[in-house]
Formats: sequence, structure tokens, C-alpha cells
Amino acid sequence: MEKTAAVVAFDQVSKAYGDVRAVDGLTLSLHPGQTVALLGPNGAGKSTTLDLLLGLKQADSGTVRLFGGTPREAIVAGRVGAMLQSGGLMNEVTVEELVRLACDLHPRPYRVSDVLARAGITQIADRKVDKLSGGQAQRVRFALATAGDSDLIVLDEPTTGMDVTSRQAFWATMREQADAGRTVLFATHYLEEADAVADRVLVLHRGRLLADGTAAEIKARAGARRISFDLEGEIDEPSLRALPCLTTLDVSGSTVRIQSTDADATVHALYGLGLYPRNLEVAGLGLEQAFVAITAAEEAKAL
Ligand SMILES: Nc1ncnc2c1ncn2[C@@H]1O[C@H](COP(=O)(O)OP(=O)(O)OP(=O)(O)O)[C@@H](O)[C@H]1O
Repeated sequence: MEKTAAVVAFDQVSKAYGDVRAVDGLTLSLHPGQTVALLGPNGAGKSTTLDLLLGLKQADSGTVRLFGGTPREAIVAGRVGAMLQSGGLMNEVTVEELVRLACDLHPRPYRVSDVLARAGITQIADRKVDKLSGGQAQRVRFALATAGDSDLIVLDEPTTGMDVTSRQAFWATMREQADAGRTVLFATHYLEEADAVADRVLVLHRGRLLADGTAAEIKARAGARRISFDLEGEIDEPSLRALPCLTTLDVSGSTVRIQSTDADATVHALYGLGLYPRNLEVAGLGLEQAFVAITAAEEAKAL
């Protein structure tokens, strides 16, 4: 394995199940220290992408490389820790026994007590794995993914079932991992998490990469400003519709709501029309709205 190679490199990777193209010509590389969120609607191909990355599924075409070698080589060398969505936990063993097993199997293991503490499961170390709540089981899966010193941590919807406090603690731990130079890749349906945690966001749709950038870039790309104001008197919709950089216009009574790709230019032109907007507000789109706008535009193209 090359030392300087990308952590993850997908080159024109495709995987189909019958007629369904789960992953369709995906090219992508990830680098050390990045925290990367993988977003996409149901069925977009997120889990398949992670399975290909981990060598759990084979691509129909294209290549998947981890650290310049095959996924299997990287996993055998202990360079990858993974927490998958559905992975069943062994029954009839305690949390501590299971974590100890994961540590024993890792080429560069951490101390069991440290792994338990980091995952916040020291208190339930003696409990049988099949008696855990959903959120506790997620934390145990996280402990298994971080049982040793791995360079890449892969997480498929890691915080599903966790309460707010566990979620915050989880992401604080993940940030420490990224600060220590590890690459963290996670699939999620929680867009606010991606916005808060990831320094790179990938949007998958029908197995293809629709967007790749920081959360701010993705919001900007979606036409990321909302402008709202009130106007007195009759509203001349055609002249508002002709404002520069406008993507949507909604007039409701005396209130006008606009989405614009350049709020400065739009507002400047608004005053240029001789209008006096009151209660003017300019706000960014959230990542969630940007995500909906980007994927909806793609759906519209497909029709
Ligand atoms: N083993 C399989 N056999 C047949 N089709 C499959 C199989 N696994 C996945 N698919 C299909 O491939 C597509 C991508 O599925 P995948 O699970 O990768 O998406 P996802 O983005 O992870 O979805 P979700 O957000 O719902 O978890 C979907 O249309 C799914 O129905």
C-alpha cells in the first residue's frame, strides 16, 4: 500500500442490482483528516457505496482503492474501523467481552477501558448485548469501530436511535478523531448533523454524485438566500419577477418572498425599481432546504 495515496479512491465505480443502478459511475477521493458526510434520499446508494468501500460488495466495473491498495488489504492491516447500519451484535456476551474481542482482533488496539469510556458505555460494560436499548447498541457499535488506531472510520447512520445528549457526545468524540488526522466518513439522514460536523458534504442521488463541497458551498449552489419584505399598495409581480438572480417569487398579500442566488444584486435592483421594502430580511437557506432544492431539480430533469 502506498503511504501517500488517497485514503479512499473510487474510479468510475458502478454496481447494479438487476435493473437498479445503485451506484453509477462514482468517482471520488477522500483525504486524511477530512470529516465527510454522505447524504442522499432513500435508495440513493449510500449504503451500497459504503459496502463497496469496505469490500463487502464487489463493483461491477471501476476500481475502489483504500490507501492505494484493496479494501481487504486495508481492513486486514487495521486501517479501517466501521460501524454499519444493520450489523447484528453477538448475543449472550457482555458489552465488555464484545469490546475486548474487537480490541484483540485489531492490529493496533486501544485499551478496553479507554474504548468503553470513549463510547460512553463504561456503566453498561457488564450488561448482556441483547438487553441493550437501540441507542446503547449504537454506542457499542461505535466502540467496535474505534477499538484500535484506524486511519479511516466509516459510519452508516451512526446516531439513529441516539438521544440528543448521546448524539452530541458522539460527535464530540468523532471530532477528536478527525483532529487526530483520521478520516471520518458517515452517511446520515440528519442534515443538521452534516451541517454542524462535516467539512465536506457529498450528495448522492440515484447512485451519482450530485454535489461535493462544504455545506456552505452546497447551500450557495442551491440558490441559497431567502429575501422577504412587505410592500405597500399594489404589487407589480412582473417587475419583481425580472429582478436579477431571482430563482423563486412568492407574493402573499403585502408580503413578498424571494429566493436569490445573489441577494446583494437582487436587493440593490429592488431599490432601483423605486420601491420601499419594509421589514426586509435576508437569510441563508439551511442545508436541508438546499438538499431538497438540489435533489428536486434533479428529479425534475429526469421527468
Ligand atoms: N441486495 C439488494 N438487492 C436488490 N436491490 C438492492 C439491494 N441493496 C440495495 N438495493 C437497491 O439499490 C438502491 C440503493 O440502495 P442503498 O441501500 O445503497 O441506498 P441508501 O442511500 O443507503 O438508502 P437508505 O437511505 O434508504 O438507507 C435502492 O434502490 C435499493 O432498493
